[in-house]
Amino acid sequence: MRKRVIAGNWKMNKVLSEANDFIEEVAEKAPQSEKSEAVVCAPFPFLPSLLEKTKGTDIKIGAQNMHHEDKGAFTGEVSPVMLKDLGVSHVVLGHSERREHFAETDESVNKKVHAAFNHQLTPIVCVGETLEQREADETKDHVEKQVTKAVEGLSDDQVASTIIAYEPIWAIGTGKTASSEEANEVCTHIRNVVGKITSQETADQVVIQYGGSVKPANIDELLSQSDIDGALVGGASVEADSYLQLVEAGTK
Ligand SMILES: O=C[C@H](O)COP(=O)(O)O
Repeated sequence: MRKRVIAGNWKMNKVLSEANDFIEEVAEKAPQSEKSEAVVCAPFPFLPSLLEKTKGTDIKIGAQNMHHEDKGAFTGEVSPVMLKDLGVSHVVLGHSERREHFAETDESVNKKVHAAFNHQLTPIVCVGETLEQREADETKDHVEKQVTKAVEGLSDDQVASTIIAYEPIWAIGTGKTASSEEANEVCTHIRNVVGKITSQETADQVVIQYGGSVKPANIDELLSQSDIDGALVGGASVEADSYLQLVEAGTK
């Protein structure tokens, strides 16, 4: 059975004192469950403190991006070696905001996915279509292309350990959620794509999250779907109270 993964993506929000207050409350109150894992993906400057404050808990700390090289002359970048050394477990890769504002491509995402596995980091790979692509009925082809390139060259075991986040761009931060059926249809397609590339056994192991205006009021419905194994949450993950409700939903 696949374990659910409820991941918060704070994006570029909070200052250190706010990050610390959040994690202290979450570390104290988050329910522990065999069924579900809670991850907080935070800005780089907060990672050491969040890792320190979650020691001895089941809460995992993730980054929101990284470079694919181990080290070198890449001013302003952060490497997988640095993240691993800190104790980070997850890294969000290819988020649509990085693709849009920082020119990330399917090729660069693939390099980063390999780098993550080279350093035992779990990649959360984001895919998803624009509104124009959805209206032109290109969603499935587009997502298939993104997934296929992201996992190119991975072993089946690595593919099985990759978390894929389906995030329709038109639903991110807009308050518009894909209906749970619409979201599930694409998540099922993603699982079939993975099955085609690898095997059904591998596809059955891949955790597929939905992301895009997920909140405590709609997460139960989304998680009730056959191929939605968790959520990647932006806005509703920033406040501890709301994040805790999302984590709680994952345990049901
Ligand atoms: O990574 C998270 C997604 O971009 C979703 O953001 P949102 O929950 O604010 O719509």
